[in-house]
Amino acid sequence: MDIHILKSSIANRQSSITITGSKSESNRLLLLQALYPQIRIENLSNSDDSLLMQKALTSNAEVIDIHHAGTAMRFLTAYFSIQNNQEVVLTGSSRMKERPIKILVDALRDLGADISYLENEGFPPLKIKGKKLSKSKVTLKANVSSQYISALLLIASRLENGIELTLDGKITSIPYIKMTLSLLDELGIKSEFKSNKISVQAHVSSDKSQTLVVESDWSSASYFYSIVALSELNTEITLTSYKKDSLQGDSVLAEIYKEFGVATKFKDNSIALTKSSNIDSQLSIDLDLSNAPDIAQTIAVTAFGLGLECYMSGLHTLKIKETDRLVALKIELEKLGAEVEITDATLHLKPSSIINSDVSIATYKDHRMAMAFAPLGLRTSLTIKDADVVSKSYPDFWNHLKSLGFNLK
Ligand SMILES: O=C(O)C1=C[C@@H](OP(=O)(O)O)[C@@H](O)[C@H](O)C1
Ligand SMILES: C=C(OP(=O)(O)O)C(=O)O
Repeated sequence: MDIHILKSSIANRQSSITITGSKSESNRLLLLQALYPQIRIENLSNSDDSLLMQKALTSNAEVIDIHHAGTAMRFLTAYFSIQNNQEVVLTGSSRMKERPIKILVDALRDLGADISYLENEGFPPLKIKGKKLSKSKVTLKANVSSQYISALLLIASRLENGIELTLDGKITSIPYIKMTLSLLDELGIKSEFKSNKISVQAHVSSDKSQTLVVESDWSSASYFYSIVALSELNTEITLTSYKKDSLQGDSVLAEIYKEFGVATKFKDNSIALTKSSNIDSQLSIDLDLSNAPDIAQTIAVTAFGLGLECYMSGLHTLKIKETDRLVALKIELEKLGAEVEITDATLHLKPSSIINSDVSIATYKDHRMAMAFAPLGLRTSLTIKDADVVSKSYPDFWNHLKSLGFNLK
């Protein structure tokens, strides 16, 4: 399904949108609930990835296909490694079979796990024979994906002696590791994170039921930051349910989008985003996004829509996500008239005042390509190819855009 966006404007200058729970928090809590069944979860994400995670954790199937869900692939690899007497094949989409998992598999094998590769060494699909893991100390590379580290931390409290990780290299996507440890803490599972060492203690659960409420998804909120940034002065969109002390690193959006003239007000359980000032076209944005890689596409497109120069670093993880996001951004932004230079970890968008119209944006099976480019519909008419990809993280996306007044065909 392609969606044509006719040049639109926000119909109501004061709109409200409810976004469901964070995909990252939901996928962690679902795994923890499988280990500690007394946990109750509220405001779960309705994303495909979280539904797949939920299904996989309750499945008796011999082959589990998690499609494009990277966190699910990594977290479930750790989970099934400790499911005594259960044997599963964990597989995914063709892209999933290109997303590396060796660092995690090696770490689990060092702890005693029985995992083998069914196709290419270092990549899914995996055959996992669950067993009791007796070791607790392991060293792994930390500069490729934090998901490997979170996967180990999530099962750690169910190992006999907990876990002691030594992290090698510059740690990437740190807020996601801290999110994992914070959720463990909410369940009473003790951990320590000091320089390049993380330890988690073994934990015996009580039977007392405990309810955890997932904060709504900040990565999904990024598209509304972009929409407000590209809107007329005083446009306001309220998003529910968010809080100031977020576990999600992408909440840095509130700071970053000040540069694009967007003010964030926290009130009760929501945030009001307001276009509070116009931007000087000479402005140049310079950001290190190693702590918030998922909002890089949104920011690049906002900067382009406003004609600004934008330099982003810390993007090394983008190459192994749903697609090579650096290459995809360069190709699609250049179709619209941008000039973009990329390296393996940076993107430089030159300032430009033209936006080509009626361009067809390819999405590369990447939800964030579709959602990042959609706000440009406030500046020009464009087509988003295969627009249903958004369901990976945000199935309500297009309906929410319609409710704002976007003219979608
Ligand atoms: O742990 C998580 O929930 C995630 C960690 C990040 O991955 P990397 O650590 O691979 O950057 C992020 O990009 C992904 O969308 C979700
Ligand atoms: C990278 C992402 O997800 P995952 O790695 O879980 O597929 C994402 O949602 O942008």
